[in-house]
Amino acid sequence: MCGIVGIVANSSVNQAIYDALTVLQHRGQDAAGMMTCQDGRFFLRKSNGLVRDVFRTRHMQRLHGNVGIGHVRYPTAGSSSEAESQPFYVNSPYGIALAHNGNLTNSKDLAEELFTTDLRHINTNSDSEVLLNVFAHELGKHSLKLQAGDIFDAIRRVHRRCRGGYAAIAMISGLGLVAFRDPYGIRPAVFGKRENEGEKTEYMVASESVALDVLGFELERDIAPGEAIFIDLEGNIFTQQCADNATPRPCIFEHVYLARPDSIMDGIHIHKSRMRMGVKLAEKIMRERPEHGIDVVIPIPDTSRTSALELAHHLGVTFREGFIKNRYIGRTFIMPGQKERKKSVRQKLNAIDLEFKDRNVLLVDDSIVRGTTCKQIIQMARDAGAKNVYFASAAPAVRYPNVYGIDMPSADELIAHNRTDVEVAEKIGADWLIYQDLDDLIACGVEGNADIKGFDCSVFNGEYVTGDIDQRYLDRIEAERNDSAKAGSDVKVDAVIDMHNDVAGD
Ligand SMILES: O=P(O)(O)OC[C@H]1O[C@H](OP(=O)(O)OP(=O)(O)O)[C@H](O)[C@@H]1O
Ligand SMILES: NC(=O)CC[C@H](N)C(=O)O
Ligand SMILES: [Mg+2]
Repeated sequence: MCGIVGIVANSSVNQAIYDALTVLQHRGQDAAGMMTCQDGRFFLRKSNGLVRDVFRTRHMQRLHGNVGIGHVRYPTAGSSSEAESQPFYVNSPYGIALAHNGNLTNSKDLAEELFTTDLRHINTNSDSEVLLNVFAHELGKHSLKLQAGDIFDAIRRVHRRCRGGYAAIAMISGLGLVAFRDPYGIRPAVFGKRENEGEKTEYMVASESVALDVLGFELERDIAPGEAIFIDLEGNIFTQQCADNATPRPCIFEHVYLARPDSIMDGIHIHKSRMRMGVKLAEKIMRERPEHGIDVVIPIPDTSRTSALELAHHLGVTFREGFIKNRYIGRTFIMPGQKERKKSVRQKLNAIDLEFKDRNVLLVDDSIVRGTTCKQIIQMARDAGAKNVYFASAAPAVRYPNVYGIDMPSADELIAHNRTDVEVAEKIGADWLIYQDLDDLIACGVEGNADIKGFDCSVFNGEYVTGDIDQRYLDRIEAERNDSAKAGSDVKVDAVIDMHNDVAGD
């Protein structure tokens, strides 16, 4: 779950892309990048770090052009080195840059095919570099004067070759922006426009609608699963369904944790979906423990707040903020290593003792993944004097790896893998633990848009919507990407083989 953005405007886009990336920062904290285009020339800045650290004034001044794309990265393939930050670039055909959110599940095979059959070179372990090269190769099959139809034909063939989750925005030198979403629409993408009197319409594509809001663009709609859109430099927009069997199955974990609550995804208000999760969970508590004896409901900031408030309301129990979050520390779950994640929970959250003292507290989180957060938080609640500490998760138990763009490659690292709810409660030190039911979680999404008949719920049920995931694949990514493997291989490489910028890159 990275964040992607692309803009075709009437004036310089560098500041707008910067602003959009800061709004999408919650989707990736590891690296950020931007590429703009002017008079057929590309300008690039990308590096490890948060948006505010990556782009300094001197970089912004060099990012010329009225069209550009941007990326915030949370790595799911390769390493977290600068060399694999995005956008990626290829010089042929035309000059193409690409920003990708998701994860290709057949990138190894594709990389080999690209080398042996398509005669293209991949220089990193990033699946996004693979996706860009597949697109470039397919685009290269067309005539010199590229038309929208040629681009859509190329995307059609990209869909036939690529497997997994991908929402991507490509910038083609001298032509415009192309954005597309995989046939299941696992990863999100929306587009919108900004009308200016007497000027041509400006367009923006982004992972989440909140980025459009903040920049004054009006949300047009989601890019449909399998669909591609092409915006030329004159501000004309072309759209086409490019998948043979598009079936909407967006990732439900976006609703649970990844997305901002003020985003609308596939027509579903994330805020409302999370509110419904709180209501459903309250109903389950009433069914299973009518005499629950809970004195106070306390959310674990930030993401669980929306559902915790509704849960408390429907339970008729006081809601209180008992943990204060240090606003200068980012999201814990998307940090690359377990050591960092563990350390930052304590740095990030601090308890207000008097909200816990001698009370039966129900702590609410949106999800329990590795258990890093809840284990420490429960201990903090006890240290603050709580009588009993109950724990509720607005999502069902996370028991299976994710292969579509969330870095959860290792089943063994998931606290609920091969454990019953009672065993998890014991492991995290809770007096009682309650999880949302999967059917209820799905209902929370469907209620927002009845046209979405199903979601990718693989982390909860082990069913992978693309149908190509077997145990061999899971074993391989587990071996490559579990925490200790990453710690061993994730040497920060700062030698970037990339496009040449006029002035030194940093
Ligand atoms: O079981 P774990 O492995 O700890 O993962 C789950 C926790 O991580 C996330 O919080 P995070 O701190 O990333 O972000 P937030 O502030 O948006 O809640 C999520 O909201 C849970 O609190
Ligand atoms: N989380 C993502 O979307 C990651 C995109 C891509 N797979 C990468 O690792 O850079
Ligand atoms: Mg959290």
